Amino acid sequence: MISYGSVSKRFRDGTTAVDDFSLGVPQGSLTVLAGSSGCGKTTLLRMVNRMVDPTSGRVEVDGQDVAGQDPVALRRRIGYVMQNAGLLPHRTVGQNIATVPRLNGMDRAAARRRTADMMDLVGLAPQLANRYPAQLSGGQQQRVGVARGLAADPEILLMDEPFGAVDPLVRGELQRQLVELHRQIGTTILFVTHDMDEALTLGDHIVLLQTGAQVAQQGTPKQFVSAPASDFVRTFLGLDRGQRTLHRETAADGSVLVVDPHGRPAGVLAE
Ligand SMILES: Nc1ncnc2c1ncn2[C@@H]1O[C@H](COP(=O)(O)OP(=O)(O)OP(=O)(O)O)[C@@H](O)[C@H]1O
Repeated sequence: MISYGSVSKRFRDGTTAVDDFSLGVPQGSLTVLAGSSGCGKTTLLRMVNRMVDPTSGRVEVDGQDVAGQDPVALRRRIGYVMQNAGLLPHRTVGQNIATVPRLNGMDRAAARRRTADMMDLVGLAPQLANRYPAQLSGGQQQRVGVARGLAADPEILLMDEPFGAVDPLVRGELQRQLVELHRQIGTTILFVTHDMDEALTLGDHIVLLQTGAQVAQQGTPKQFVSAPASDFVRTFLGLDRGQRTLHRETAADGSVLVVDPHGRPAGVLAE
C-alpha cells in the first residue's frame, strides 16, 4: 500500500508542482495517475522511490514513511519503468534485466534463470538476451524495461509513460499484455499517463489530476465515463465532443454494429 498524506512539492525556482495531495493506492491495484503535461504526475511517482522528496507531507509504503529510508535500498525493492525504457546501452538485454537481482546478491546462475523467466513473462524471445538495446525495436526495448522493472520481484512497480514512444499498434499490444501480466502477478502498479484512452484501458483505479496535482476525479473507468464529475473531466475524456458516444447501426446482413461519432465501425454488438 502506498499512501500520500497532504504532500506538497515546491521546487527551488518557486514552482509548486504538487499542492496538498492525498491518496491511498490499494495493494495489488493498477492505479493510473492521469492528467495533462505539467500537472505533477511524474513528481508524485518519483516521491515513492525518493527520486523526489516532498517539501511537506508524508509518503508511506506499507505504513513506513519513505523519508527515513535509504533511497538505494528503497529503489531495489520498487521497480521503475520509464519512457524510452532507460536501458544501459553498453549492456546486453540479459545484463540489463539481471542488474537489480545481481545488486541484491543473487548469484549469476540464479540471475540468468530469473532473466529467462522475465523475458518469457513479457513475451521476448530468449535469443534476444545477447543483443544490445540499440539492436531492438522500440516495442522490444519497452518489454525489456518492464522485465527489468519486475526482475527483483518488487512489491511496487512505478511506470512513467512507458509506452509513450511506440506506435499505436504496438502500444495497444503492450497495454493488453500489461493488464494480463498484472492479473497474473498482482504487483501494485502505479502508472503515469497523459492519455485518457490508456488510463481507461489499464486502470482499475484512475486519478485524474489538474495543475498542482489537484484531484479532478478518481474512480473506476466506468465511473469516469458514466458520471464525469465536472466539465474539466468531460473535456479531458472527450465527452463534450461526443468522442465516446457510440451508436448501434444494423448492417445489410442484419448484424448489429457499434459505430463511432464519425460513423466508423467500432465493433459488433454481442447481445
Ligand atoms: N526539477 C524541477 N525544477 C523546477 N520545476 C520542476 C522540476 N521538475 C518538475 N518541475 C515542474 O513541476 C511541474 C510538474 O512537473 P511534472 O514533471 O511532475 O509533471 P507531469 O504531469 O509529469 O508532466 P509531463 O506529462 O509533461 O511529464 C511542472 O510545472 C514542471 O515544470
